[in-house]
Amino acid sequence: MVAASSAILSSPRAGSSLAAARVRSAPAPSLVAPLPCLRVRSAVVSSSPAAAVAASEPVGRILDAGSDGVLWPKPAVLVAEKLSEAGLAVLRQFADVECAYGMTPAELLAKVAQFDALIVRSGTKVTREVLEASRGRLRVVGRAGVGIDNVDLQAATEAGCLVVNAPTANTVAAAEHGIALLASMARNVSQADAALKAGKWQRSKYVGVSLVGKTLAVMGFGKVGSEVARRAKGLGMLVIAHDPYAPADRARAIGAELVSFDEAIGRADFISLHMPLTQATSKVFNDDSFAKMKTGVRIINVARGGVIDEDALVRALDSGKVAQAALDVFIEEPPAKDSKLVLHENVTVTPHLGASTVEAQEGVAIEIAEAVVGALRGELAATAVNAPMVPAEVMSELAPYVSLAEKLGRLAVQLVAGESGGIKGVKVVYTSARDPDDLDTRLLRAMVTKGIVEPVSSTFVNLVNADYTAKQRGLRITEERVSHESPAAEAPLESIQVRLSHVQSKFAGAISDGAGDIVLEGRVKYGVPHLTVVGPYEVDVSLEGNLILCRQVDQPGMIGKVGNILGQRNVNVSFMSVGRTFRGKQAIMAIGVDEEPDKDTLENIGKIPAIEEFVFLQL
Ligand SMILES: NC(=O)C1=CN([C@@H]2O[C@H](COP(=O)(O)OP(=O)(O)OC[C@H]3O[C@@H](n4cnc5c(N)ncnc54)[C@H](O)[C@@H]3O)[C@@H](O)[C@H]2O)C=CC1
Ligand SMILES: O=C(O)C(=O)COP(=O)(O)O
Repeated sequence: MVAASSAILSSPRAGSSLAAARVRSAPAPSLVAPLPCLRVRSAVVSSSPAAAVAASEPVGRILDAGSDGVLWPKPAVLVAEKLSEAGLAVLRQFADVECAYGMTPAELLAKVAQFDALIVRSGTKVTREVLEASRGRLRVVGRAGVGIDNVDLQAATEAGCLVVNAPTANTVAAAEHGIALLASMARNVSQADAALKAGKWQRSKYVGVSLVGKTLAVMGFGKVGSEVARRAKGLGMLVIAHDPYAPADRARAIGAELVSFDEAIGRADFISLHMPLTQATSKVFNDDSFAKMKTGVRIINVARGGVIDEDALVRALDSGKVAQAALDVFIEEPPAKDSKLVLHENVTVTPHLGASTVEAQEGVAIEIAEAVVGALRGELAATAVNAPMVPAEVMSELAPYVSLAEKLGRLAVQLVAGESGGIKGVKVVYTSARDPDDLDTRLLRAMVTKGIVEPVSSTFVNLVNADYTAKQRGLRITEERVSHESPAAEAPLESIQVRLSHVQSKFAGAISDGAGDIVLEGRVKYGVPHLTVVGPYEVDVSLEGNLILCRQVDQPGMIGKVGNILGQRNVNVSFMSVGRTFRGKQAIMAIGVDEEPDKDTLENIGKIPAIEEFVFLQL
């Protein structure tokens, strides 16, 4: 990977210069740029409109990828609930791992700021408070399982904290547990077992009901629901299902009929719940829905306690409307010792054991450990819950453009004059030979946002929170794709243009002629981002190090004069490019410099008579 493209993705160590950090190579293109806390506030112009916002100290630890691809210092991972040894082994190869099982919420709050990643199961609530207590250090929450209703996704997104889960490894275990509850409930296994152990031989009391030929309604025809349906078919049951989002052909392939909610609950002898807990499904099984069911219906819940109104279920059990229930999950876990529901004689309970098989726990542990390690490295896990997924091959192709997009944003915001009253509209124009469907610009848009927002605020921006951050700050980002007639072009993009509309610039040369926008455009050349347009001027300067833009009257000797001043002060010029409108009229000089010139040096450049204006910009 080229040095320039790794710049936005690996992070400088504390105290190192940005330029020094830029040449470090990252092991692989990072999708969430960067999960390590990249803070560049110290390197920005102080006269930017919102610079005053950027007052607080950086938070989070600086992590950097060495040439071996291992992050330094090692990230710290807190495992808050029992995770199988196989997953811990994956984590330990990469991170310092602390297992602190059974913490109280207060203990978690006190500890969380020392960790880059937190791994939980269903027993830990990752609230807004937890994310705030991490003070920006927590970059990944890994949920070793499916349900993420215990994680405040909105708060995580706002904090730029990626949430990943392990959605597939416990599917079969949960389905098997559903079937186990179905069969044991129908045959009163747990009640008869308890009675016999208490010395009671009660054969007539525990006569059960048969499954064969009965109708099972599977509510939520996703991974677990469809596996339950498949198994129930094998038991000779008639399976109907309700799921507003499930494809009918998948249901047909298993031999299940997709029907409406009312029809499903109205026709069923057994109802098995497999939908996630969301606002829409919360207490969807309530007095009204129980009233629509057949008298003597039996209910199994291996999904989430919250989809049932538990008080209503007790009433339905007492009245005989619901003959039996088998429950693995509860609104409050563990439920109160005197819970009427748990103690009800027609209810079979297990303590949230759906995913608890040796095999499933090993599977989820490995799945989540790999996702967390990948995310800490800056890759976007395929199981990201609160970020768009960008396939690895797309990312590696876009990597230099990702860098270009951020740098254009970063330069553009530094050109805004203090009295502009804030940036309102940002337009990003992509010129590409690709079909629009083949060009995923979410990452590029996120990086333009990062470039614009980070230099002038204390906000850490990545792919997770870029759109949210833009919205919060009233930044309206629009995108336009311009097709470039070059069918043979292999590059995904020809150029990226960033326009800030209706702002004043501290460098009038950056304002385009027509619309009065600040306009910057760039291209990737040999894998390196270049600035190619400033306002109406064409330039060509590699976007490395810092940049001086000067506008002057086009005349001989200007390059020498500026070069001399910089040379005398030991400031190394890396690139220089001059663009002009017409001979003898105005021109601009774009000068790449490795070091930051001191104030006097810049003032001396400004004193050259033909120079009309100049600006120093940091990348
Ligand atoms: N008890 C346990 O230990 C376990 C519980 N679970 C829970 O089981 C549930 C299902 O998990 P998966 O099948 O892996 O998830 P999934 O995402 O594959 O399936 C959920 C299905 O519910 C459907 N759905 C969403 N809203 C619905 C609604 N209003 N009505 C009907 N269907 C709706 C979705 O379209 C989707 O097809 C989740 O709540 C999960 O947390 C999963 C594993 C273990
Ligand atoms: O994966 C799920 O959604 C589960 O409910 C499993 O929960 P657990 O990891 O066993 O606490």
